[in-house]
Amino acid sequence: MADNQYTKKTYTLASGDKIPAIGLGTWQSGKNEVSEAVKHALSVGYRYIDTALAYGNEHEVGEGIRASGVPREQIWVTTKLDNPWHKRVAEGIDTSLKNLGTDYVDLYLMHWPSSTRPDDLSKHYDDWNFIDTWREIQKLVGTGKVRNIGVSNFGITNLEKLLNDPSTKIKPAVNQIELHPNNPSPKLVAYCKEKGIHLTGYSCLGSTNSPLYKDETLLSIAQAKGKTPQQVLLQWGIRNGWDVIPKSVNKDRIAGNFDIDGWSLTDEEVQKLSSLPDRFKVCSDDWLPVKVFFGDDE
Ligand SMILES: NC(=O)c1ccc[n+]([C@@H]2O[C@H](COP(=O)([O-])OP(=O)(O)OC[C@H]3O[C@@H](n4cnc5c(N)ncnc54)[C@H](OP(=O)(O)O)[C@@H]3O)[C@@H](O)[C@H]2O)c1
Ligand SMILES: O=C(O)[C@@H](O)[C@H](O)[C@H](O)[C@@H](O)CO
Repeated sequence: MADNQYTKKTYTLASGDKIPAIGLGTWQSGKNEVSEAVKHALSVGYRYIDTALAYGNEHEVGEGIRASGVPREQIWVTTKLDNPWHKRVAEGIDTSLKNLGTDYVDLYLMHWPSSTRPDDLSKHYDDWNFIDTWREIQKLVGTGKVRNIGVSNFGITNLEKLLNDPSTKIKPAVNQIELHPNNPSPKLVAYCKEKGIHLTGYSCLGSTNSPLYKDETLLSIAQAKGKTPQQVLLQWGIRNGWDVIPKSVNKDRIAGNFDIDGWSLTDEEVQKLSSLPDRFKVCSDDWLPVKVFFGDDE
């Protein structure tokens, strides 16, 4: 891989580590296709892969990383603690590291603020919650297994609870949340910025069968820029200050999505996309045993 293919666009976390502005998402990437996708992404310049124990594909993600020939230390790897593992944090990280075939991850996230009982996924523990889980996650710092720790799917209410608890000694470096122009979450974005918590935007293209691709405002901006709607959506996130993790298992789309250098959106274009009237959310909390987003949370 020629060095000049590698985007130098990064965001600096509280630890001083630099997270790349774009990574490859892997939710719903099948075991039979994700290794090739990861290998291809790394060959066209990506240096960041997002996965999770819950995706069931960490092993194949690890295979793709090794097959690429790109040295492990040049790649940012994020993975996540699954909800039914909240009481087993030490085991959770060890399982992910073994799956991935690596001895550390760059970022370890609590996937959802839901301490789900493994014996009954419809129930939440009554003697454990995400504050307890975070207390355990904090213990991983210094073990060499995690470079940074963070959360995902935290709204303002739960972040306030976490940050105000006396057991919280380490602020989450990142909150990974759903962010696209139909779910721009301005309050939560402003809150995280104020607290120095970096954001990762997931479902940044609007996920599977994205309704955004029919949006006239997006289509007209894409046409004016000579870019695809997907490239514009990713640039919108990056211009707003968060990293983006588009998922694809298609080689052309993986390469096309990576086109973030050498062009930008104007303030007016960013603003137009931030003000679309339509709203939709891909990942609600309906399927969890506990509500995680509240009235004025996002
Ligand atoms: N923390 C969380 O709870 C959470 C929740 C959701 C997602 N995530 C992470 O965020 C990543 C991204 O979110 P997501 O997977 O929901 O959705 P996404 O990245 O917004 O969209 C993925 C969908 O868009 C298609 N696609 C990708 N590039 C395209 C292009 N250039 N043109 C047309 N279609 C394109 C993909 O299909 P093909 O593969 O066929 O190209 C796939 O169907 C996930 O993979 C996961 O890593 C995290
Ligand atoms: O990170 C993910 O992709 C998951 O958290 C999914 O969003 C979640 O598991 C969905 O299946 C439920 O909306």
